[in-house]
Amino acid sequence: MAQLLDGRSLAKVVNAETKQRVAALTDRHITPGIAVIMVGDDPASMIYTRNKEKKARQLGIKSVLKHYPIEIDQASLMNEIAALNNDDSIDAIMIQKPLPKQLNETELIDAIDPAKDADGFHPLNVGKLFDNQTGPYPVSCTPRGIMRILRHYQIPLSGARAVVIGRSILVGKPIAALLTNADATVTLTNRHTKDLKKLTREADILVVAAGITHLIDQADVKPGATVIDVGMHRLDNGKLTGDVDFDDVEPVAGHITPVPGGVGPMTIASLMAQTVDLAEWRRNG
Ligand SMILES: Nc1nc2c(c(=O)[nH]1)N[C@@H](CN(C=O)c1ccc(C(=O)N[C@@H](CCC(=O)O)C(=O)O)cc1)CN2
Repeated sequence: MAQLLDGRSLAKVVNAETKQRVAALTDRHITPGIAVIMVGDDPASMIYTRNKEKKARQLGIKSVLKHYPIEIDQASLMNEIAALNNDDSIDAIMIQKPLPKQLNETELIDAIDPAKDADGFHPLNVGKLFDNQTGPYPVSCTPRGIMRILRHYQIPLSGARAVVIGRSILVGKPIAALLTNADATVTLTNRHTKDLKKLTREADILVVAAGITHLIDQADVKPGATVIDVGMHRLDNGKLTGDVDFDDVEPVAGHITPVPGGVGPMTIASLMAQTVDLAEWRRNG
């Protein structure tokens, strides 16, 4: 039976730390601020942005939601980003994914001041991560949360064989870089990877961010492995589940994240912590 990697409980610890750091900034008359740009009415994104606003308020972080209709044009968003870059009360800017197809996401992300890059998606920050620079610089919040989980539960990384499924800039690429920087031996896979399940069966650490419900079952997992499930899918019965068939895999894994209550809560906690990081870095000069 696996040990549960409880992201919900750990997120509470991270949020308590963040609240203390906000209080220390408030003593210096500084209120950290985050702006979230959201386009359209994707129901899941609406929930996530609302949860972010609520969490920010609880922690004493100023939160601004810039919500635009789905038909917004590129130029208007570029103007909004320029205004937020110049707004001294805003330390962190993020663009909620997914964006509608008519928008050039790369151009928008490149326009964010790298010092206000809440998601760590700006190429300057991605470059620093892949160069394993000492920092400080922001990194994508889900991978940041995963690394905190691995550290908290003392999962050995140096020399471990890690397999990452999915190569997005949101999860796959940055978690592969972070694990590589921690001296794991990382295989980053994608939908064209041949014999994927042969690779997963050799993994000491398996990170699944494929977006495919129950892609991974017991036969795909090395006994004792650490399994991190980044997927999130709503079943017909209304329940949430992941890319990993939890009930099937849990008896053989060494450690496993649940869905819900694993990686998800750590994403928002990491975003709040990163907002305070950005405020400290920018305002300490
Ligand atoms: N610009 C970004 N866009 C998106 C990101 C991101 O990090 N940056 N991540 C996801 C969405 N996301 C945050 O934005 C997110 C998703 C899920 C959760 C979460 O807490 N999930 C809960 C379940 C929630 C539910 O009941 O519906 C859990 O897993 O326990 C937090 C944040 C895509 N877009």
